[in-house]
Amino acid sequence: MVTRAGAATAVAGAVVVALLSAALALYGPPLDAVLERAFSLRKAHSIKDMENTLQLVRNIIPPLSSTKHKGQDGRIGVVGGCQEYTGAPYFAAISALKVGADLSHVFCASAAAPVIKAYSPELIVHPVLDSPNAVREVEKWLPRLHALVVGPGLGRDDALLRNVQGILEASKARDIPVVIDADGLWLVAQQPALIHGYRKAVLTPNHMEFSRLYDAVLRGPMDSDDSHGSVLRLSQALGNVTVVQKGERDILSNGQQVLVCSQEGSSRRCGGQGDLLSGSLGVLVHWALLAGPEKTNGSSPLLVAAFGACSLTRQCNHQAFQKHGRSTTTSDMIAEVGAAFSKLFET
Ligand SMILES: NC(=O)C1=CN([C@@H]2O[C@H](COP(=O)(O)OP(=O)(O)OC[C@H]3O[C@@H](n4cnc5c(N)ncnc54)[C@H](OP(=O)(O)O)[C@@H]3O)[C@@H](O)[C@H]2O)[C@@H](O)CC1
Ligand SMILES: Nc1ncnc2c1ncn2[C@@H]1O[C@H](COP(=O)(O)OP(=O)(O)OP(=O)(O)O)[C@@H](O)[C@H]1O
Ligand SMILES: [Mg+2]
Repeated sequence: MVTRAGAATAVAGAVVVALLSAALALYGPPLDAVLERAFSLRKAHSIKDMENTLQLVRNIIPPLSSTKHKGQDGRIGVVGGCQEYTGAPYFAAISALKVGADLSHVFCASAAAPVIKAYSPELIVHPVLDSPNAVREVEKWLPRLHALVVGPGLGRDDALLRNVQGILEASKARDIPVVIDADGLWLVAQQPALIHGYRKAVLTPNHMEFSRLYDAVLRGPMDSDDSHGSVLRLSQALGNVTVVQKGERDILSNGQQVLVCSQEGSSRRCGGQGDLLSGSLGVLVHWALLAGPEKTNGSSPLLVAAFGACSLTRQCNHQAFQKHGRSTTTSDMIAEVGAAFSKLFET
């Protein structure tokens, strides 16, 4: 029951609130401005974090030098490419070269090889992935490769996936860094033990691939309101492999630290952008591990590499979109790799 004294207190309270609001409206900053300021402070903070991490990426980039020989700045292998998908392994492998690797190999199914070769004379293409000796054929090259990118355009044929499983095991045995993307993530979702605890693995799932992996590894749907926590938990559950969840903002974690990349891109979402990211990341992972934790100020070299690849992909998208608008395709983005790299990392 409301007493007379209680009602009087409530009225007095309402009057005070109304007077304060009126005073604030007359003499104080409007609410919009307060919110806007809070938002811009948060934004400025995250821009500062991004700038600090970009500086770490700059630290791992090897200097161009006339004393180096061909191959020293990176020999990267892409495992993928089947009858249906020839663009994805091409995008990944050419991006590795454009970022600065010296040699880029593609290990693909035999039907894809002539097509990929015809896209570019710059790639070394091995039609081995559907051969009964696939693992041995790729193993021959492993001692000469600095990093593997597994999955772009691989498809989901069981025989191919079995061969890729063998290639992953052989790469782990040699301590070769692996970036796992696209259908490589499909394989990992079937057999998480394949990469569990492998500290030189980076997974680059898109929205769909992330929820598939999360479901398989954590045996339950992810909390879509807590993307930081979901990426952190997935990385931890996989034994601290580095996970890059691509999206409107890219969220990266090694199970200990979480980074966010919100470099401005564009609203154009043509297929193949993820392939550009995974190919670039192959090179950056090699450079980061070569540079070591002194150059990354104690941060995980793989996280720094992943942040670099995300920023670069988004910057390529931004630049290509400024020129081509809605007609932007991944080939337009690849044409921007050199300028985007200079803008972000050679300032
Ligand atoms: N030119 C080429 O050769 C290229 C070949 N590629 C190769 O294709 C193969 C399959 O790769 P993938 O990414 O299409 O596979 P998968 O996980 O089945 O996802 C498919 C479905 O997921 C959904 N979806 C996606 N994002 C979402 C989001 N943000 N939010 C919500 N939903 C989202 C969406 O579903 P939909 O909207 O159609 O219902 C989408 O259709 C792989 O080998 C890859 O490398 C590509 O690299 C491109 C260039
Ligand atoms: N909504 C978005 N806004 C801005 N950038 C985005 C958005 N979604 C994805 N990206 C960027 O696009 C790039 C590729 O991410 P995407 O999720 O398209 O990968 P993908 O589906 O694997 O691509 P692909 O077609 O190559 O398989 C990443 O750099 C990511 O940051
Ligand atoms: Mg993809």
